[in-house]
Parts: sequence; C-alpha cells; structure tokens
Amino acid sequence: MKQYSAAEQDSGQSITSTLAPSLDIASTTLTSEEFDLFAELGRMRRVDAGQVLFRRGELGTTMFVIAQGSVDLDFGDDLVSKRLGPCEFFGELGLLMGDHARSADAIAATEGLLVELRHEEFQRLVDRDPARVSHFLRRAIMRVVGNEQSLIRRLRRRNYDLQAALDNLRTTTHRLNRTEELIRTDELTGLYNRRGLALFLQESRSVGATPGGGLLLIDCDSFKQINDEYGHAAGDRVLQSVASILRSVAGPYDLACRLGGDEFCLLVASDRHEDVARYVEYITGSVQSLTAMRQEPPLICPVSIGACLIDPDGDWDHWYALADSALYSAKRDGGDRVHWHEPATAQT
Ligand SMILES: Nc1nc2c(ncn2[C@@H]2O[C@H](COP(=O)(O)OP(=O)(O)OP(=O)(O)O)[C@@H](O)[C@H]2O)c(=O)[nH]1
Repeated sequence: MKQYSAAEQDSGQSITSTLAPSLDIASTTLTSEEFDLFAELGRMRRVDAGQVLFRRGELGTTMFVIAQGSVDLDFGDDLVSKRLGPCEFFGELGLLMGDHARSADAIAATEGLLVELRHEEFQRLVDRDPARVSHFLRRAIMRVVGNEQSLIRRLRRRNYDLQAALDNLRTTTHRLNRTEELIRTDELTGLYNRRGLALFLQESRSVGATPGGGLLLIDCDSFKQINDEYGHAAGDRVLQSVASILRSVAGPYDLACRLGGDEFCLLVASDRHEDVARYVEYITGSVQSLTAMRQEPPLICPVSIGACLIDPDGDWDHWYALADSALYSAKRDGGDRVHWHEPATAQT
C-alpha cells in the first residue's frame, strides 16, 4: 500500500478502510490493489465541496479516482445524476479516447481527495501491471456498455411514454370533437339542432361570411295524430323521413336544422328566388312521393312551408319572424302547402 503524505491523510479516514474488496467484473469500484496502483502513479489532488472538475461538453484527457469524499456527475436534461464515492472512478473515456467531450458535469459534493491520471501516467501503469490494467479496462468498457444500455432502455421507456401521451391526446381530441358534434346535433335526426344553428350563424359572421340568402320553415301537419294513432316510434320515423329529405337537398353551404318537435328549417345559401323555389319543389315532391307509398304506419306526413328571402345584414329573429308569418298563413289556409313571405311593396 502506498504511503500518503500528512496532507493526504489529514481528513482522518483511512483510505484502505474504504476500499472495495470486490473483483466483480461489473463493479465500477476499484479493488484496493488497483487503487494502490492508480494512486502510486497518479497525482493526488485535493478538492473543496462545490469545486467543478469538468463541465459537460468540455474536451478532457484525464480520469479520476476518488480517494476520499464524493463527486456528483450530472448528465443534464432529465437524466439521472450519480453520486460516486471512494474508489469509484470517472472521466475514463477522456483518458482512453483522448479529447473526449465530457458527458456530465463533475462537481465535488464534499471536500475530498482525488487521484488524477493523465495519458503518460496511465501508460506507466500499463507498463507496470498490464494484467491489472487490462482487467480495469474490461470493467471500464462494461460500464460504458451498461450506461449505453440503460440510456437506451430509458429512451425506449420515454418513447413509450410519449407515444402513450400522444395516444391520450388523440383520444381526448377525438372525444372533444365528438362532444362538440353532439352538442350541435339533434340526436333523433342527425341534423343540426338550435345550438348548432346559432353556432353556425355566429361562426359565419365571425369570418365575415353571409350565412344564407333564403329561409324555409317546415312544419309537419297534424303530427300529433301520428303519435296518437301509431305510437311515438312511428312519429320518430316520420321526423327522420323529413330530416332525410332536407339532408339530401342541402348543399355544402346550406344548413338543415331541426328547430324542435316537428319544426325544421333550411337555410339556403342562394338569395335567388328561383333557386330557393327549387328547394321547395324538391321537398314537396319528396313528401308527395313518400305519401304515395301509402305505408302503415306512414313514412311521412304532409308538411307546411313558410319561405322567404332574407337580408344578410338582418338577424336570425328577424328572418325567423318573416318565414314564420308565411308558415302561419300556410297553416291557416289548411296546411300541406307553401306560402312565401311577400316583402311589403313601397306605397307611392
Ligand atoms: N314522436 C315524436 N313526437 C314528438 C317529438 N317531439 C315532439 N313531439 C310531438 O309532436 C307533437 C307536435 O304537436 P303540435 O305542435 O300540436 O303539432 P301538430 O299536431 O303537427 O299540429 P299542427 O302543426 O297545428 O298541424 C306533440 O304531440 C309532441 O309531443 C319527438 O321527438 N318524437
């Protein structure tokens, strides 16, 4: 065992008493024989707590063995830091590879004593005891491989966690979209509901688009009788038939909506009377065709329609009032018909 100077020994604890006896190939701690050899040829160096030995990314050519005290290795990011104690070594890649970029910050955690080895000292070590050095090198390589493997495992785990987080995010986004869709949609018919209509108008306005040029209000005639005579399910089926007629005629810029009960509306993008009239014809024609099927319970019932052209600068309440007055007049005249709201002609 090497004799240490008074300065080296003044920290009180015997160096040999801290030496690990293990010859385990996977051990990262030097045996007492190895330590003695390294200490004999290396340079003793005192360190204070908090003293930086090297920083991550710096090029290094020396390695260290801890004789006394402890040193923290901080690998940065969210990698686990390590605290090394007596007889453990670090920085060996700098020595073995030469000018190797340090992969961690090495900072003395306590006051201590280190053995520092440069290339020339290590060369002397090889000359002195090649078998022991070869054993040390095998362990150093195993440590590097072990670190790499644990890094790969950590990266794999992190990748898996990221994938899981991404999947969660996708599911949540899908659920949110679905919820938003449900909020806007009438459950029975799949058409927009009142909330969907209000959001559509709001969104169209916010992007400066004209939400529509024509409005049809469609209301089933004597619908209550269908419920009463054939049951609620038959009534539902009739409402679905009306909805499917509206859905099939609505283009990508139109909006079909169930306002509630047996009342529907169709907001037509075109502001030309003849275009809107074609929608009306399609609806009445489809209702007539289904009525002609004479199914029991019925697939459809007669409908009344109030139609109007709308002023894009007006609001929904105003448009609705116009179409509703036309619908009211169609109902008053016996239903199963279409009435247009006629704009008041200017008095001269
Ligand atoms: N089957 C079914 N019936 C509904 C639904 N929502 C509302 N109703 C019924 O629709 C009926 C509407 O009745 P009314 O407003 O008197 O309409 P109507 O019988 O068509 O009378 P007119 O419009 O005057 O011709 C009511 O009996 C409601 O209970 C629904 O989702 N499904």
